[in-house]
Amino acid sequence: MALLLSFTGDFACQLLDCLTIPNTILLLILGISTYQTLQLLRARTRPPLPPGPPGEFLLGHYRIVPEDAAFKKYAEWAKEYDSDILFFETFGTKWIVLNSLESATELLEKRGSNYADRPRFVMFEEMGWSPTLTWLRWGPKYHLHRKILQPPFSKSKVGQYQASQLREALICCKSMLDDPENWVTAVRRFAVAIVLKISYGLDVDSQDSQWIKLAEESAEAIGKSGAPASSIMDRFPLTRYLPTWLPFMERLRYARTWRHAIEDITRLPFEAAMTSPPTSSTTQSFVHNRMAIHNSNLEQSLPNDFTIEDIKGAAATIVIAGNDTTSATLMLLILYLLRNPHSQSLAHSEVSSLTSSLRLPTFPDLPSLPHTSLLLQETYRLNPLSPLGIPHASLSPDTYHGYAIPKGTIIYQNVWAMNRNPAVYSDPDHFLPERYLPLDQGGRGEPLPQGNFGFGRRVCIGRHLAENSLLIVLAVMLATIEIKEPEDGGQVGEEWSFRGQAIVLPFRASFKARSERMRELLDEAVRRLDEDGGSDE
Ligand code: HEM
Repeated sequence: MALLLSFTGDFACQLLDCLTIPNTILLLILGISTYQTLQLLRARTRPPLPPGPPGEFLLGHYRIVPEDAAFKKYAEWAKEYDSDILFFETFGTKWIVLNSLESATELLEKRGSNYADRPRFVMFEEMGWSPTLTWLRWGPKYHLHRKILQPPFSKSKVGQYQASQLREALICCKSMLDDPENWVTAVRRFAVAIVLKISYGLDVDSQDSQWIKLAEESAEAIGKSGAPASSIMDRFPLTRYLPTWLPFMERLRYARTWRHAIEDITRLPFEAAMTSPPTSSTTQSFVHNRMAIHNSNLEQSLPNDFTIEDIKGAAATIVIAGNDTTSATLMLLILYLLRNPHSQSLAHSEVSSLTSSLRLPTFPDLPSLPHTSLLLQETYRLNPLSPLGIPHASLSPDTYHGYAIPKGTIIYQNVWAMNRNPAVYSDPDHFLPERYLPLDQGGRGEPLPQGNFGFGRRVCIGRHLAENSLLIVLAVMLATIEIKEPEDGGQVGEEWSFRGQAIVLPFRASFKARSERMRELLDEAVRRLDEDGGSDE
């Protein structure tokens, strides 16, 4: 055995010695061209693939699809090829892009069981993720994570987090008025505090909290890592072993540079939760709950399918998937309020007439605030945070409108194009929250946007939680703060990032209390929170 091992070891070493860069490239070219010839032969016997721009020899579409704002290019191609489904291929990895709500609904919802898989996210593996529902392939592990993570965030259960959401909304608005220069930190704190409490029972006690910094770093790591599953490593996994200094390995360099951010947010809050003294709210947190089950199984010598690594990964998922998405949407909302004073004043009148400007809005008020809710819907429509969704993958071959969709094809959903379809939305590039109102109420009767939270079996588990967080903070903000262009007459200076997520970068704005009375109400409400000692009960 030892002899055999040493022989195979020697052989492997000799093989590696032969793998100089020119030899490796030659081998790669040979492999790819053999693969392409086989594909051509097979293509003759099956329905045609969906249309799309021609690929390049060997590289396929690798250099054809832009890394920045690919969703815009895909929308252009959909028009050019007159098809709502487009096909691409690079190094044997196939992907289609669905550019219409009809195709996404048909494939991902109606035939959802065939499209519930995810591709392998090789770049994210390089970033050091623990088992994470968002990236898990279809299979027993996925089912276990979804079964454990979905119920606490169902529509009927998210009410349990309202006290914490209202509390953070009040703190956020007060911080924006106290320290308008640092309004972005107030927004980040709001989003982080909610999910950190749910996941680990931990509090964010100040704007300088280490948890905000940690969340910012992980958001930075993910937000600019490019569309998921689109790097050269995802298309051609062997390239992850190439040296990082090669010019085209920029995404591998990025993954390694940011690995610490993903590892830290998975490890540090977990350790803090395990070492901090238990209180009524920590014992109800996700990790405390799961650890209690885990330890009780251990004591009774029962098996633990959900390992500690799984608990860490799932807890980090709640924080990572739930904080940046919420804060990025809130930043967008603020930008649109600032740019659309008419919509802001309409929604403000609605809130202040409901509360008679005598109190601050609370959760039971939300159903009576249609304009507030439409502001959020219009923000979703104009800027889906994941313009191409998080890709699904097909489990078996399928056909759609006569086109073949091979097994294992990666499916992107161009939600950006769906939400700006001029056949559905008039003036699709304009912010018009009233467009959704019925005609007899002065609206245009247009449908609410769909797809911002994904489709089918993989739809976002946190959508109800996110919606509640955003609506309550928006209602309190409308009641207490007037958002305007910077007072010094300078530019808002808004910049966007379309690398992966579509997000607006921090911009300048002025935040002024609506009135002395509203300011007092807000200060008083936050003071009472402090007196109650942060209890959620
Ligand atoms: C405005 C806020 C949010 C947006 C826009 C958003 C968007 C999305 C999208 C587009 C997906 C992919 C769905 C698919 O593949 O079809 C997703 C998945 C997911 N989201 Fe969210 N999300 C938000 C908030 C949250 C929150 C607050 C949580 C945490 C509780 C969360 C947890 C997840 C998880 C765990 C998945 C993976 C589901 C799976 O793969 O089965 N999200 N989200």
